[in-house]
This record gives sequence, C-alpha cells and structure tokens, in this order.
Amino acid sequence: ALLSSPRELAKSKYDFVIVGGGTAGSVIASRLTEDSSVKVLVVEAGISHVGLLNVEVPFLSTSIQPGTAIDWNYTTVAQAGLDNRTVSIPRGHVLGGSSSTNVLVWNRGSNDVWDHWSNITKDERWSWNAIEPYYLKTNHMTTPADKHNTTGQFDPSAYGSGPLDISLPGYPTELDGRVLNTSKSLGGRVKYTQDLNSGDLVGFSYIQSTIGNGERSSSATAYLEPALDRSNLDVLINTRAIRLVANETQAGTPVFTGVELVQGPQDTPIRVTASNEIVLCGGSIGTPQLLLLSGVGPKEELTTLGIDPVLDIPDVGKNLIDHPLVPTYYQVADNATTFDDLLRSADLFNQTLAQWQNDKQGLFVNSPSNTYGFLQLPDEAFVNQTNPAAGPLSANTEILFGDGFAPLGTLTQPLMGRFITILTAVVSPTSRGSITLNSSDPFEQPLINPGILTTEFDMNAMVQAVKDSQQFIHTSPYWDDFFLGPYGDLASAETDEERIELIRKEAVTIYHPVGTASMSPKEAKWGVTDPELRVKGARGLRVVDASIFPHIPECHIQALVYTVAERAADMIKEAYNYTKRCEARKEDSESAKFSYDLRALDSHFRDAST
Ligand SMILES: Cc1cc2nc3c(=O)[nH]c(=O)nc-3n(C[C@H](O)[C@H](O)[C@H](O)COP(=O)(O)OP(=O)(O)OC[C@H]3O[C@@H](n4cnc5c(N)ncnc54)[C@H](O)[C@@H]3O)c2cc1C
Repeated sequence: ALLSSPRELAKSKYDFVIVGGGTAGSVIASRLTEDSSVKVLVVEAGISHVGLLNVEVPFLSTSIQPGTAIDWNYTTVAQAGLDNRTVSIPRGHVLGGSSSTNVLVWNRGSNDVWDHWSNITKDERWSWNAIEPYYLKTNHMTTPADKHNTTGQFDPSAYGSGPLDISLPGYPTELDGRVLNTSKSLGGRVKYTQDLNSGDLVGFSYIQSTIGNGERSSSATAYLEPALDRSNLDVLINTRAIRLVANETQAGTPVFTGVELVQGPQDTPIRVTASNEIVLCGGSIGTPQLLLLSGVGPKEELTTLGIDPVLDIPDVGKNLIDHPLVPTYYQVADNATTFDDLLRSADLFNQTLAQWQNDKQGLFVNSPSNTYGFLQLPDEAFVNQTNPAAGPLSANTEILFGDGFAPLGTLTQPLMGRFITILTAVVSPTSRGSITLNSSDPFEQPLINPGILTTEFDMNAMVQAVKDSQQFIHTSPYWDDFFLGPYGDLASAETDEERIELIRKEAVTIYHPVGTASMSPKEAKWGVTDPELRVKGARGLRVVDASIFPHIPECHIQALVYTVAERAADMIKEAYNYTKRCEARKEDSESAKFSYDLRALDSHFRDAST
C-alpha cells in the first residue's frame, strides 16, 4: 500500500525496512516482496512520482530545477577547483529517486568497470561475467517513439528482458547525422561505436535512454508500481529516516533493528523495526548522512558533534567522487531547427507539450541529447601518470551534444539566435571529496565537498576534452553549413590557459556522486561495506545504492545502480533462504555459525505468526 503518514502504518514491525524508495530501493522492494511471506516497508522522504509532467516527459528532465519539491536542493561547499564557487547537486526527492529526475542516459559500464570492482573487492561475484545476468535482468529494448527502423543503430544482445524500457532517440535532430558522420569519417580517437552498452565504452554513438513509448521509465514506474498492490509491501512517502537504532550488541557487534521516522523537524520520532535487515538505499548523500547521524562513522568527528559513536568506521562519507562537466556553446545558422525558439515561446512550448500528451510524439519524447562520445586521452597524457580508468575498454572523457542552448552552467539563454550545447566531462577523475555532517540536526544538509577538479590530472583531462570538442567541430565538413562560431567564454578559449579559465568559471558536475559507503574486501580495514554490501562491524545493516561503488564508472551510472540492486536483492534472498535451510537442520552442529541468520529467521516466523 502507498501510505503518506506514519500514522497509517498498521504495524511497526517488518522483515525488512528499506530507507529510500529511489533507484536502488525500488528494485530491492520489488524483488524482496516477490516472496509473499516477507513483509517490507519502504520509507521515502520525497513525494509520489505519479502525475508529475516534468518527471514523465523526457525532454523536461533538465527543467527539474533545484528548489522544486522533487529535489533535495543540495549545494556543495565552496569548491577550490572552481575559484571557490559553490554548485548545486540535484538528487531526486520523489519515488524513484534520481531515476525519476535524471537525464535518462543508459550505460551499463564497460566490462572493465565490473572486473575492476571485482579486483578491488577481491570478489568474483562483481566481475562482468558474473554480473551480466543481473544487468540483463534490469532492462529490455523497446522501439523508439517515432518507430523508425533502428537496424544497425544498436546491438540487440546488449539488452535483456527486465522491467525498464530502453530506447533510442524517438525524434531526430539536425545534430545527429553531423555528430555520427564526423565520428565515422574521422575515426581514431573519435571513432564510431555502434553500441556503447556492448562492453567497449569508447567511441561515439546514439544515446540509449530509459524511455518507453516516449515516456520516462524509472525504478518507480518499472519496479515499484507493479509491486504496490502486494499486501506484503508498504511504501511510506513524505517521511524521513533520521536515526538507525542498535538495541543490542552480540559479542561486541551492534545489531541494528530500529529506524526512527519523522515527517518534519518538530515531530516526535516513530520507531519501526526490521526483524531481518535495514537496507539503506538513500543514495550517495542520504546514506552516509544517516549512518553518521546514527553514530556509524569516524568516531572523533561524531564525538565533536555530540553524537554518541556506535561503530567507528572512518570511511563513512569519504571517497566521494563525481564527474566534472563543462557546458560550452556555439551559435548556429538562423535556419537551424534547434530547441531555442521553444524555450522562448510559451505557445510553441504548449504545442509541443500537447503533441506529447496526445500522441507521445515530437521533440519531448527525447532527452535533450541524442548523440555523444567517450574518448581516451592521447598516450602523452600517461607518460608520468597512471591511467585512472578501469581498463582499455573505458574512456577518460565524454562529449555530449544538445540541439539548443541548455543553460546548465553560469550562462543564461540569449534572447536571440540559435545555438548548440556541447558538454564536456571527465569520466575518470582522480579528485576525491567527502560528505560530513555540519551538525547533529537531521534536517540540516550535510557538507558536500566533491572536490571538483582539484587534481592536475582532472584539469588536464578537461582541457583536452574541451580541445577535442573544438577540433571535432572544426575538422569536419559536416558542420560547414551550420556552424557560425563559439559563444560566450569559449570564443576566447584558444590557449590551454584560456581553457583553464573557462573551465574554472563554468564547470559543474554531471550529478554522478558515488563512493561514500564504498565496498571493500571482506577483511579490509578500509571501506564501509563488505562485498555483500553489509556494513562492516554491524549486524542487520546493508547498503544498496551508488554509495557502495568503490570506483566511479567511466560513464553515466544509473544502469550500474540498477544492476547492483538486482545483485544485492539476490544476495539478500540467498541469505534469507539459507536461514530456512539452517532452521530445517537446527540440530546441525554447524548451526552456531549462522546464529545471525537464525535470529533473522526466528523473528520472521514470529512476525508471520502474529
Ligand atoms: C539531475 C540528474 C541527472 C542525472 N542524469 C543521469 C543520466 O542521464 N544517466 C545516468 O546514468 N545517471 C544520471 N544521474 C545519476 C543517477 O540517476 C543516480 O546516480 C542514481 O539514480 C542514484 O541512485 P541511488 O539509488 O543511489 O539514489 P537515488 O535514486 O537518489 O535514491 C535515494 C532515495 O532515498 C531517499 N532518501 C534519502 N535519504 C533519505 C532518508 N533519510 N529518509 C528517507 N528517504 C531518504 C531519496 O529521497 C531518494 O528517493 C543523474 C542524476 C541527477 C540527479
């Protein structure tokens, strides 16, 4: 059932309490409630996704501005790498989480990304070969909204049979051919790759997106909605988890069973209990914040804030990684059909919206970008520097093309003229940051410091990305009739020094924060979770979201979050079924080893019998 107040809860005890009904949380909720005897509560701070046009209409994804009800409205601390500017870090505050508010690009990561994770965690279960079935379980390819013939535009074997809709762009733009023909004719570092979801994530191609029938497909629409009528699932919205409670310790290990919930800062907390596990799916900011508020984190930092330390894990909130992004603009011919006029004319906007509402056709069926490319840096970049990318199938930088002026940085759309936006990003950054608490008040936003562009490597890579985008346009015949010239600071960015100035002035992030509750090998002293995503040194607590990524993938990351969640759901189920087998063999002398699992099983049966 969908509940909007804790007062509507019929009971306070569940087998699993999932904190965060976002990208990963909705997958976990859907998979765990496949067994009708397992009772699950999802607690989501945000609102329902149903009926929200800027969530449903793919093109409007970039209009989800910070400050709206469906965003957490986070801002970073002053960024040293950006001339001490602060930048906003949007995060979905709605069912589906950031999968309801993101820009829909679908990349499953190169094979190397997963093999690298497997090496880092020393756990084969994260290698590409082991993970592929879980990726295929998340998604299936659908026909694009305009039903054009997509033969040769994607690799069918790169998609599976899962609930998410994936499609190629359903409305062509003038840029598509120019970008792809340039890539095909130039080759080399800007080679064409038919499908970047086939394992090799280097090259230029069409974008695949989480869109079906011209509408956003999210973890809320694909996973949560179909499960909502299950009697064993409660989804509580408008409600924030503010503290995790360990009521007991077993052999010195805190056992977490309680979650305190409120709707507003003045509320008296209501406690719900998880007999088996609390699964944290609050995302790379929400999850470490909640752990820290609950006394799980660097002991000294917590004591200073007046929070009683429960478990000393120095790495909670550390290792924050994001992809830096710089928007650049070119003015194009006055007869070009960019989306600029639409953003300036309410009539045109409403006509296009009506076309989407009536037929699911037109520009609004697409995200604002149809084509992009991932590039490796030239060999010279690695003379004195190890390549931080996961392997040879991964890139270092990305270039995305938008068929109009997308005001993502400090510049606003000019009143006249037509433009294209070229976004450049560093996808293998070496900068690291952190999430720390500002106070023990759960309603105060944490201090978010992604450390954007604070290493020489990242700045050099970004300079190369801007240079590559400039060359891509200048050396191709496919732009001659179209292109008038660079706009804004890009017009004077001819030297590397000028490019650095532009970058420090305009850079933001691509909204891919990861790593703040990183998994690490089972016995390792660093990291926050083990390879089964259980919080180290605790019982009853697991993390399943982008915070467990030990290394940032060199691509857009939502597909990896979905895949992690599918993998984790099976890990949880395996543990759960295993407890059943243990129960059946209660006399087994080995059973003491599984005391935690038995405890979970016992409480499950107790709950089921009430
Ligand atoms: C604007 C934007 C554009 C993006 N574009 C792309 C893209 O094009 N392609 C791509 O691959 N990726 C993109 N991303 C990134 C991607 O969407 C996210 O990395 C991914 O969805 C994160 O999933 P998650 O489960 O870790 O967290 P989320 O999906 O953010 O879920 C966390 C959920 O937990 C809830 N929550 C947090 N704390 C609490 C609490 N204390 N109590 C209760 N609930 C809580 C939140 O409200 C949220 O619903 C984008 C992200 C944004 C914000």
